[in-house]
Parts: sequence; structure tokens; C-alpha cells
Amino acid sequence: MTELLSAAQMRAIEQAAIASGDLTGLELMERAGYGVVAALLAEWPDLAEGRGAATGVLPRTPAFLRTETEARRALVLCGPGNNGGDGFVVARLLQERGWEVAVFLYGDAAKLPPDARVNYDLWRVMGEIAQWEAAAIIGQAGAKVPDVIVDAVFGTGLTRPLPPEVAAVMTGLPAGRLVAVDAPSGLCMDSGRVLGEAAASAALTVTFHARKLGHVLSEGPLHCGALRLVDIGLGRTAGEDVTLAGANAQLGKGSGQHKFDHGHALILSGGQGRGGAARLSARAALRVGAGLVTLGCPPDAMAENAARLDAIMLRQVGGEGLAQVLADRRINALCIGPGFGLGALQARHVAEALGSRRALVLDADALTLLARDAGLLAMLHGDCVLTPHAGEFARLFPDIAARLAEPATRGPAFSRVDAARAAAARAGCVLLFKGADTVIAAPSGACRINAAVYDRPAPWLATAGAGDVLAGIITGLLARGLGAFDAAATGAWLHVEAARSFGPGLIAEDLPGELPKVFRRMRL
Ligand SMILES: NC(=O)C1=CN([C@@H]2O[C@H](COP(=O)(O)OP(=O)(O)OC[C@H]3O[C@@H](n4cnc5c(N)ncnc54)[C@H](O)[C@@H]3O)[C@@H](O)[C@H]2O)[C@@H](O)CC1
Ligand SMILES: [K+]
Repeated sequence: MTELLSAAQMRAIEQAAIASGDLTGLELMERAGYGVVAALLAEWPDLAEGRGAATGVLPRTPAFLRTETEARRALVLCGPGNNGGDGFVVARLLQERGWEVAVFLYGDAAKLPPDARVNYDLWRVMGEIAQWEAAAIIGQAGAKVPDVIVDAVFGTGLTRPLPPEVAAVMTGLPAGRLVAVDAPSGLCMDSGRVLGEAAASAALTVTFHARKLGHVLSEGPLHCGALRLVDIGLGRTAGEDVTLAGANAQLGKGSGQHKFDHGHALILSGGQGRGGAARLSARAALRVGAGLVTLGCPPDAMAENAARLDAIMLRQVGGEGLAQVLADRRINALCIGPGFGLGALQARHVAEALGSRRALVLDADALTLLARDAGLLAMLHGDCVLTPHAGEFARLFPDIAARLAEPATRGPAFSRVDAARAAAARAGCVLLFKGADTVIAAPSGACRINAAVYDRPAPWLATAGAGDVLAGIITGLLARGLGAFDAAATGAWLHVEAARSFGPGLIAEDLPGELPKVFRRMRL
């Protein structure tokens, strides 16, 4: 599992490592600075060539002597804490490579924390440090265009909006190769939200030991650019509090198994002409490996669905309710919501489904019905999964959504993880909060993030019916016996993998058919 840390967890890991005597804060800072330099040279290999590219004692090549006349230039912006300390290390290492380095400090050198102060002093032996002056910094960046600008102003320690003179720089710098040390200054690393109004927008962010929550949540990815992770030798220390959703190796089927060993999912559909959404869910449930899938629909929709379904079975679910169908105890997972309808009969079916205590995905119209009826909400149980997008979430949990919508002015700012956890605890069931940073939370506080960002974007998932497929995938996984939390997290991961596997041009119908390729790649 890939962990995602809060700022406080990262501090605790660092302090524990230093207290153990295994390494010092200075060593960590040196490795962090070294990691930034290595990462930026790897990102932009042209910077590793020419004058300013240390070649040790090797002779310069004739080509180099002919073409390269100017040194590489870096502008390094340092802040008042240990992030600034990393910046002084970067400045020193780049100058040792032959670069021309200009350093600005925001804050008072006399108040730097001890490790940052040591690196400040080391740099002072090699070069100047100019006091922060927004116009001078922006002027320098514009006139002597640097090859890279290093943002080492604030990292995980930022708890307030950027001071105006820092914000002016972060929003006034020319577009280019801005490298953020650990975090783009201005971003809350617990929530991925901009504190106040301004944050740096980096081309590359280099972080240490583990990704922080802010790198993947909310606006974080927009501000980080590319994200690189550097090992600074802290080893594995954290418990897995929030992790990235990932592949589930348990999804294979044993050769001696029967279809009933893989569960029976029931997908409830709306009336005539409204069955497309439920059919998408049903196909996804079958493709993800449920042994049997039945679509339950009102009498008027039987003919339409019969004409469109083969491997998926069809049952009439009329005014008499669900009880008859659910008498079959082999039906072990339900999906209600896609194209379902919002009438009194549908509300009754939701109540019956909840009352049956079967594993249950509630999506789309079912979420609207829940939001309208506190009695239904009170029936939710631990085997339920709610799959709201932001609008549905706000209808279900208006106070939590309002808190999330408030401007972020103090760190740690209220995050989508906080919101999903609060909602799951209140609902008493698993909640999947959709987004590019889908958050899956359980009432216990367990939390995973399915991040479709950085090298895993899935922009073509923004298409009609994609949510119906996700609901179906999760229902199929519930039928196969996964617990609600695992089914939701694994389902979200598979959904993005399927979208990425298909690529541009994707429509919802393509998603179920793409799952076999994903499974093959997983070597199921
Ligand atoms: N935790 C670790 O293991 C390591 C941390 N390192 C670096 O240390 C950083 C964290 O250092 P710090 O905890 O010192 O935090 P920062 O350097 O991010 O900033 C903290 C300083 O900024 C001040 N501050 C916060 N918000 C402010 C605002 N809006 N206006 C003015 N001042 C403000 C604080 O009072 C404090 O002096 C990390 O991001 C990373 O770059 C690295 O050296 C490697 C190891
Ligand atoms: K920074």
C-alpha cells in the first residue's frame, strides 16, 4: 500500500528517526537537497549538459567547448523554516556543479531553525543572500531568465496564507521551470487546498519519503506539476492511515469454482425507456466477475430489457415490492440508483433493500431519495456503499459540504478526506466521494484515495454513464464477497484502469469490455 501522509505524520517520522540516533536532521536536509537536484536534472536532461554540468575531472568535449559559453542559472527562493534549509542545500549543490546561483531569503536569518541555519552559513561562504523584495525577484527572473527557479519558501510547515510579498512573487514569476521543494508554497499539504488566495504553480515538485495528502487532493496536483518522490533514508515507519487505492491481487477465479461461488448481483432498473443506466451497471457487475447478475425492472420495461440482455438475467420487480426476488438468499449484493426514478414506489424499494441487510450500492437517484428521507438514511448499515459526486454529497451532508466550501485560511484546512470520513461516520457505511481524487472512507476512519492524477489521468471518464458503470463494478465485487470498503476502493481503481486502458474516445459502454484487458495486465 502506498501511504499518503499528513504534515504532522511526516514531522513525527522525522523526529522519531532523529531521536533514534540513526540519522541527523542535517543528513536528512542534505539528502532532500540532493534529491531535488537529481530530480530536476532527470526531469530536464538538457540541464545536465554543458557548462554548469559538473563532469568531475573528465576532460571537456570539443563540442562543449565550441557551443557552451554561458553557465546555467538558478534562482533559489528560501523561506524561514526547514524548507528554506533545503533551498540552501540546493543552491550549494548547483553552484558546485558550476551554475550561477542567486538566492533570496524571506524572513530573518537570525531566526532560522538550527539545520537551516547551518546550511545558510555554508551557502554564505559560497555566495550572496539577498533580502526578499518581490519586485527585485520578479525583475531578476525576467531579465536574466534562470534555467530553473527553486521554490523553497514554505513546505509542510505552512499554516497561514502566503504573506503578500511572497504571494506577489509566486503569482508574478514568469512561466518556466519552477521546482517546488516538497510543496508549492501556498498549498496546504494536508488538504491540497490553497491557503488564502495564492500558491506557486510548479512544473516539478520533489517530495521526500512519502507523498503528502496535499499532493493528491483537491487543487494539489494542479499546483505541483509533475511529482517526484525521493527516498531520504527514513525507512518504513508510519502506520497506514490513508493509502492510495491499488490493484487487488485476490480477484482471480479458482478453476474448480462454480458460478454460485462468485455471488449473485441484483441491479434494479427504472421504467420503460430508462433502463440504459442499470444495464450499464449490470454489464459491469458481470464483467468484474459476479457469478450471476439479474436486472430487476418494472413490468413495462421487461420487453425493452429482454431485447437488450443475454447473459444478464431479467426479473420483474413490480408494485408488490422486492421481497419476492430477495427471497432468493443467493442474491447477495444489490445496486439501486442508476436510472431508477424518484417516486414513492422507488423509495419503498430502497427501504426494502436496506431492510434486507444485503450488501448494497446506493447511487444516483437512490442518493436523492436518501437525502429526502431521514428515515431511509437511518437504515444505512455497514455493508452499504454510497457513491456521491459533489452535488449529491452536498444534498446528503449539507453541513459537511458547507464546511468544505468555506475558504481555506488556516492549515490543516478541512479536506476531502476529512469530509468523506465525517460523512461515512455519520451514515454508518462506506462512502465513496467522487472526483479526480476519489476518496473512499469507512465509519472506522479507514480511508483510501483513488487518484486519477499525475501519470494516471483519466479525463475521458467525464462522460455520461461512467458513474453507473462504477456502481456496477462495486456491486459485482460485493457479490464476489469483498467487504464494502475493499469493494469500493478496488472498484474505483479498476474503473480508472479501464478508462486509461481504453483511452481517448471512451464512452461508458466501453468500460466493462475493457476490464478483461486490465485483468490480463494484473495477471489474474
Ligand atoms: N520532515 C522531514 O523529515 C524533513 C523536512 N524537510 C523540509 O522541512 C520542511 C518543513 O519545515 P518546517 O516545519 O520548518 O516548515 P516550513 O519550512 O514549511 O515553514 C515553517 C516556517 O514558516 C513559518 N510560517 C508558516 N506559515 C507562514 C506564513 N503564512 N507566513 C509566514 N511564516 C509562516 C513558520 O512559523 C515556520 O517558521 C519540509 O517541507 C521539507 O522541505 C527536509 O529538510 C527533509 C526532512
Ligand atoms: K516549497
